[in-house]
Amino acid sequence: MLTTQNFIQLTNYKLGLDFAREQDQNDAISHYRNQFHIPKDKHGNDWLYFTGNSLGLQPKNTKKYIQQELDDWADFGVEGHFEAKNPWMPYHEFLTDSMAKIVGAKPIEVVVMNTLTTNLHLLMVSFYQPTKTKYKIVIESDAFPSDRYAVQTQLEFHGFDANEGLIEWKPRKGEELLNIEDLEAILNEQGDEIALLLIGGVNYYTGQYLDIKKIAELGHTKNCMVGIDLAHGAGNINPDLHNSGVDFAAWCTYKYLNSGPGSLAGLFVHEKHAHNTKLKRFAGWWSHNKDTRFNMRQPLDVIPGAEGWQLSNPPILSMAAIKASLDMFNEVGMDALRKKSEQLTGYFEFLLNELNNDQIKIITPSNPNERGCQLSIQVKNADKSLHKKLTEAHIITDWREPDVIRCAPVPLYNTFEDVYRMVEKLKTILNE
Ligand SMILES: Cc1ncc(COP(=O)(O)O)c(C=O)c1O
Ligand SMILES: Nc1ccccc1C(=O)C[C@H](N)C(=O)O
Repeated sequence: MLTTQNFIQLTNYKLGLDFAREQDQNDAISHYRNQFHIPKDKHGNDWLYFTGNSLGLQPKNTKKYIQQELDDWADFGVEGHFEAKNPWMPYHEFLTDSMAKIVGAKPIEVVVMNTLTTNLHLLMVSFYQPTKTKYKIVIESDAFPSDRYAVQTQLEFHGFDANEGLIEWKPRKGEELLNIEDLEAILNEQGDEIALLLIGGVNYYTGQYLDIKKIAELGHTKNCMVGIDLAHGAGNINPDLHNSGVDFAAWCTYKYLNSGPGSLAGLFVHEKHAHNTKLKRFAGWWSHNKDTRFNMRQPLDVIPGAEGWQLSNPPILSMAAIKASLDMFNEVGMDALRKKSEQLTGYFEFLLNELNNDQIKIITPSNPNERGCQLSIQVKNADKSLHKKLTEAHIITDWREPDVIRCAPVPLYNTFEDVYRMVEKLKTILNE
């Protein structure tokens, strides 16, 4: 396998454009790129799109999947709930097996519903049950703002001070990455006061993929609940959620899962909680037993497992886009994606290191087991113009304050040539 170390050993090998093209030719899953709409410049050249970590590209099939539901709505009206080619009543069930496979869960543990931050709140209704003495929440110091606001408002909702109740797991002084021993130290010191850990499995800013199994073990040792935000993990890494033992997780589908802007999110509740009907929750009619849902006037009879966290009948058009994407993931499989991803990002890392330019520094871990496809490139003196120049050249990356360009070569549609061209352009800009 082509890891960074192997690249370095291949000193006699020309690692330029010819090499990149050869890698693309030998890439067993290269044909998937043709199944996506790649944005183009006015000369018809493909953009170099590296922001699948923000909004994944559109599969060409998505339109067909959505059109099917529009046609069935036109043809059947309300009867589409039963008569549509993919009946709407159980539509979410068509997504469950594929989604469960992507995150390494059992089908009873997964459902697609709502949006990410909404799901985090609903999960905290159940899994953040503070007492007067055990109420604090641990997040990463550089958690995505939405997660921070979610836990702060949960604390306040339960009558606690949001600052006092929030514990930040921080990188050590002068470092960017998190160290699991520091989480252990927090738990050793304050574990008796901590009710919940809510951690980004892959950090949005640094791209660091944390050991979520270890986080679950540490949290559970102190009787804390453990939840994971997998926004940057789902479809990117293999989180093996069931075996990790975390209590719950949530993720969006518009990044690596290519399901369209603002599309519905995933939710995971570990099997160990599947039949605990005593868990507090906010319910709606979609939480209720499917066999008696339409009998109306029934007391709530919650569906076991993740489906019991649903509230509403879901938006089918959004689910159709998710189905289009998951059918592709099901076909290609996460193992093939990860294999290419490690090679692609390894090549990217190698080329960036070759630039030997002290204005830039990769802050993402070098170990492929501690990252997904994204590399976060810190730019000295926070010069945003570098990012602007890349964008003007149709090299789409994103800038995250204060000084990082995030760049995610996505194995489903990015090529080794994309990566080569990106680094060549970066070199030119840095030398200007
Ligand atoms: C880690 C993380 N959490 C939360 C969000 C917010 O998600 P949403 O707007 O779908 O609730 C995002 C991305 O937007 C994210 O990357
Ligand atoms: N949904 C969006 C809508 C508009 C702009 C950005 C987003 C993102 O998803 C940002 C992403 N979560 C991030 O990691 O920065």
